[in-house]
Amino acid sequence: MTEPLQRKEVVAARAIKVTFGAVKALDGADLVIHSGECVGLVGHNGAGKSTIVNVINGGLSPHEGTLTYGGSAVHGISAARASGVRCVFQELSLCPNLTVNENARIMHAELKGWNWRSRAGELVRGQLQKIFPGHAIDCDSTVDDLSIAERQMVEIAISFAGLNQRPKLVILDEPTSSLDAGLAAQLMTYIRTFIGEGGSVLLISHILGEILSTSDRIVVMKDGRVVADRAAKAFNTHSLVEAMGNVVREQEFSRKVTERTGAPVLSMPPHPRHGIAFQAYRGEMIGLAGLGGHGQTDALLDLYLEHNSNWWPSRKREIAFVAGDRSLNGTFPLWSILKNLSIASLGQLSSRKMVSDSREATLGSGWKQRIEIRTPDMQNRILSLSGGNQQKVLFARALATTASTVLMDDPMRGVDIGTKQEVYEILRSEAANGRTFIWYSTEMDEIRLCDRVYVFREGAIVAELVGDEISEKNVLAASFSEGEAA
Ligand SMILES: Nc1ncnc2c1ncn2[C@@H]1O[C@H](COP(=O)(O)OP(=O)(O)OP(=O)(O)O)[C@@H](O)[C@H]1O
Repeated sequence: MTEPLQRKEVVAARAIKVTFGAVKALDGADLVIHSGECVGLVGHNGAGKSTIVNVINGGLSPHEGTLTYGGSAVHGISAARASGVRCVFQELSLCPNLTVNENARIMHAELKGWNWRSRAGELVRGQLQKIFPGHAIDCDSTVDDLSIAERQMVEIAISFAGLNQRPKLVILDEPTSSLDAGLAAQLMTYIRTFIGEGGSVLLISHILGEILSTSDRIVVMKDGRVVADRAAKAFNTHSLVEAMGNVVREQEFSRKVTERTGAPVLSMPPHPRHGIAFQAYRGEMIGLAGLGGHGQTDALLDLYLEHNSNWWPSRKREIAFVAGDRSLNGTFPLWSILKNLSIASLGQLSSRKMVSDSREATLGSGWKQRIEIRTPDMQNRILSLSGGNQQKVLFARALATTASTVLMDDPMRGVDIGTKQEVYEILRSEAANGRTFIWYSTEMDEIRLCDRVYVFREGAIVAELVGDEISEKNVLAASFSEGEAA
């Protein structure tokens, strides 16, 4: 890894304070990034990572502190961009009704004049190919028609692309949250190439493995402050988790092989052309694995619709769903945190057709405490929460229901390591009490927690792994056809 000491300062944020009402999002945070280094930024949900990104990106003026780019104090998004700063936001910011090329035009004002569309196409295609070789994204497609992973890939490519000026610093706020392991590895490799060419990257992630393997230096934030700033090689997973203020817990789940008695609670026939059928029994935790976009989300939606197609709402909910695309299918942006949480449980919270405010408040405060939703008031709007805390609310919404089956579409994206550990324990104990979980995850560590795993390829289930057969090697082997793997 490169040694950052004698390199030039690209951006320096010092003693930054930002408050939102009573919340001190940044409370005197310092962050300096040099040329030719990848800085990993970690911290619990709500620690202030996205807020400091917004400050560096010029989108948010700090209430106190100084900010310089290459040693000069300038202000605002245009000035930050002119200084070579680019940002890939956690909540992706492409315009959904425009094509990939048109989005590139918005981000790269230089793409003007005759024939700009084909030049935009060349720029994005070329950059996508550099970062994600072998990708199959059509740059003439409307963004709305792309999967969440493809949108994330496009936004990353547009940010790294340089027409007249190469970016100096690219900020990646949870860039792999929707990418499968293969795409995430391609991105990490490209980051090291970009750093080798003198560029800088600020990498924010809750996946500590990629922070440790890709960063030169790691900065840890806690409650709006920087609490550690050291060379990456000075950390390991254990010390990083501790620096974030979490207790390191060993995951010692004894995976169980559930006796399949009685009828399955959910089932799905095999794909018409190939593959095997899906079945889930009471109390099982079933993982859906394979490369992203190979039919896992569609399978979850089919299962959900099949068991929830009655237009007449019933008091007793049998199946709950944690959406993967939070902003598209998960949150009600104009509603409070509490309403977002309680919406799936109104039947159990009401009597005589009226929702009881006190029962709703009790439900909210219970879950706020149980998975640490960081807010001063559950009546605040959901968008006042950090991304990871919004995700926790969606999780709580499903778990708070009486549904006997919970379908989860990669639900832990953006959730910090401490909360993940809590949630894994909740899932385990709920499964032991008879709840069934069907869990699509892009993280192998989560797939390993399941009792049984179905591997998807090209829309079909191509393998079933049980107990000790659940390993990265077996999942990867099943994810590629024999021809591809050769
Ligand atoms: N627009 C806003 N209005 C009110 N509070 C906000 C707003 N934006 C952020 N906050 C609060 O500021 C704090 C820091 O949020 P921030 O998004 O920076 O956290 P984060 O470290 O990026 O978290 P995550 O890992 O969940 O993305 C949180 O308590 C959040 O609720």
